[in-house]
Amino acid sequence: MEEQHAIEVTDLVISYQNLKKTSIKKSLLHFKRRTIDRFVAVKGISFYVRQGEILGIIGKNGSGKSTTLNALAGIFSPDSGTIDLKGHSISLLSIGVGFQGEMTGRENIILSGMLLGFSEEQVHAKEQDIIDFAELGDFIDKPVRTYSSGMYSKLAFSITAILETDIMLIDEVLSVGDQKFKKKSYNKMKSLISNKDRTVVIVSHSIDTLKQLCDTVMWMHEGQIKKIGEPGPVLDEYVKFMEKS
Ligand SMILES: Nc1ncnc2c1ncn2[C@@H]1O[C@H](COP(=O)(O)OP(=O)(O)OP(=O)(O)O)[C@@H](O)[C@H]1O
Repeated sequence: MEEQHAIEVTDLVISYQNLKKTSIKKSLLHFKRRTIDRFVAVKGISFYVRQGEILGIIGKNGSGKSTTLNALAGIFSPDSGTIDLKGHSISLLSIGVGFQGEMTGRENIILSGMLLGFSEEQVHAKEQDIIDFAELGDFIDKPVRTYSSGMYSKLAFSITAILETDIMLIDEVLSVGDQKFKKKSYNKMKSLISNKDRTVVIVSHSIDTLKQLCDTVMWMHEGQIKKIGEPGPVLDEYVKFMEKS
């Protein structure tokens, strides 16, 4: 039987635009105030994720992991290349993305759910489960700008975990929250992952998390894929590389 791919990424290039400030004298001389400088963060990568596979992405700071994940989530559009999600629903669990600061946790649940493609009724049906899982007490009716980063990620995790899209993207959030929530979210993660239809991409710096959860690990280095394959060998090589550098 032909293996089903949930995600296919081909020749993906993503760059950021930086505005370079120049001195007034220089700008007068050159008749322009600012020049645009592009920084290429992801340099033509190709990979696929099979249906039900858990792919971990590791790499040193600035190697392009979050940029890749944001592109998969549709937050950044590629300069070139393609991302094919084969019609699957997708959600990104990441700290600092997506919530409206002035709105309450409860209102953000509805908004985020609808942004994920669920109807208002579908989100309402799961609202209480999300609130129960998030354990925020009275804070659920307070504006999220008043939340600590741990509370913020608890809410983000609960929304994504309970609403269950086909593909879950997780950016480094398993390492936040207090010890109790960390354990609970790790276990929830494991049970979500055990559903063989769900495809997961996790960005993490934790060798242990990736070893325990993933089927495949992709090591990114300076915007490219240095190695992709079974977690053990890829992570061992990454650790050796990091110890040397
Ligand atoms: N908004 C931005 N504007 C300009 N450059 C950016 C922006 N965001 C990221 N970059 C640059 O793009 C590169 C890749 O960043 P990215 O956040 O994808 O790396 P990462 O591998 O997730 O790093 P980390 O492990 O530190 O989270 C870095 O060099 C970073 O400085």
